Amino acid sequence: MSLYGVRPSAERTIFHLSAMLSGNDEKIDAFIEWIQQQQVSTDCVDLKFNAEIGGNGIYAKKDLRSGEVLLELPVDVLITSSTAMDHPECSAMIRGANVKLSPSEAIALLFIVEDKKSDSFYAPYFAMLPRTFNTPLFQGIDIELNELPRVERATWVRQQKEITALYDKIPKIRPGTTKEEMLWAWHVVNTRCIFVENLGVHEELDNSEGDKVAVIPFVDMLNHSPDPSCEAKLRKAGDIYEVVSHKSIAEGSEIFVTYGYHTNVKLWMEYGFQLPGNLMNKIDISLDLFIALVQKCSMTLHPEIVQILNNADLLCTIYASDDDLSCGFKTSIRILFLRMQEFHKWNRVVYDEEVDDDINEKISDLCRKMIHTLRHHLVKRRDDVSEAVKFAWQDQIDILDAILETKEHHYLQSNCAADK
Ligand SMILES: C[S@@+](CC[C@H](N)C(=O)[O-])C[C@H]1O[C@@H](n2cnc3c(N)ncnc32)[C@H](O)[C@@H]1O
Repeated sequence: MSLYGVRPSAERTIFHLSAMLSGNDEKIDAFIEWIQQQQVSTDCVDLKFNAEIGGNGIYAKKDLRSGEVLLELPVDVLITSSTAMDHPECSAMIRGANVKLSPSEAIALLFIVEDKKSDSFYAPYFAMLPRTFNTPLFQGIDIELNELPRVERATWVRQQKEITALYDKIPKIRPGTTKEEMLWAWHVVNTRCIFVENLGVHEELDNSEGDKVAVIPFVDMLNHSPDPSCEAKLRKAGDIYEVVSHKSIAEGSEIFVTYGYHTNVKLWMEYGFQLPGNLMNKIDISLDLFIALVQKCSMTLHPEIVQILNNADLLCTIYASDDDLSCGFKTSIRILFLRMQEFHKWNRVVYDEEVDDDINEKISDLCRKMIHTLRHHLVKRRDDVSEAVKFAWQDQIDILDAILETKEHHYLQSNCAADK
């Protein structure tokens, strides 16, 4: 695990776990009874506390085969914007207001309104929902945008935009709603929603970004793995939402779904956790960064080479799952060694022609120099940013170290000792 992970302290973890565990079994029993009343069979699955994750998860009740239907939920169990529009109180607020909510804001409003009622139809489900989240937004961590890797910034910008809009709109619709209630509801929707196609459209809502968000009780208790064992989807006829295994699952083991192929920074911002050794971590190398690295390695670039790099538009992203630089990265480096007479037929030279030994040697030499230059740059970024986001840069350094370790263990030892 990275030295720079944002793990909670031992005391906080124990406090958090005991708070989570108090009455958890009774809450699970009440929830299972409630979900069964909604015509959902629990023959294949159990709901249990996962101490490692610090929350609940879904487990196999028996050995399950690949392709088996684990859960079937009638569509009216889904909490969507239609649920909010069919809810007399929410619907009256939404229709009577002069601001338009987005579908996910309407769902958040429903959670705020129903959470207050002890006799809510949803009470057994709401009792299962977390009250706190480990996301930077919930924890009030003030992230400077330029301290995040470039590709991760959009998530933070989107979240700021969404929460600001919610803080602005909800009190106009439901005066007296506190920021804490809105922050909680936004997190419930954001950490638990699933994208479902073809949900109904409501004129009273702002559908400019579509309406595809649903919170699905029970399905939303599946934890994330990049190597999931099931898939959740709406059945073709549109009447049933189902969870189907796509590998065999042994009795007693946890069933995982994937929330997407996310880096740790994205998982942290969206869901409040990170995966040790996450193979989805990546270093995104834009053309500007690629060129800056080449120049730092004392190579002058002919303007036409820059143009060719632009035209080739190759993806130079390096993933934690790679044990070498990507094909796009290596091809971009090959372009740097084109001779002037080859410029007009660069495509053929780069993709079809054999590379002679001399150029091959130059390419690997430059690759090695660029990795080390990039590593120095990432170490500097890591050391310059605030504590909360250091892990983002360390994750990237770890990717390069893994490549260097497989490729040239000795070179790494002599050159990188100073950065440790
Ligand atoms: C959709 S809910 C899953 C059910 C949740 N564990 C619960 O108790 O309700 C998503 C939340 O579960 C937790 N979670 C999911 N997968 C995780 C994982 N692999 N490691 C740690 N926490 C995870 C995170 O807190 C996340 O925000």
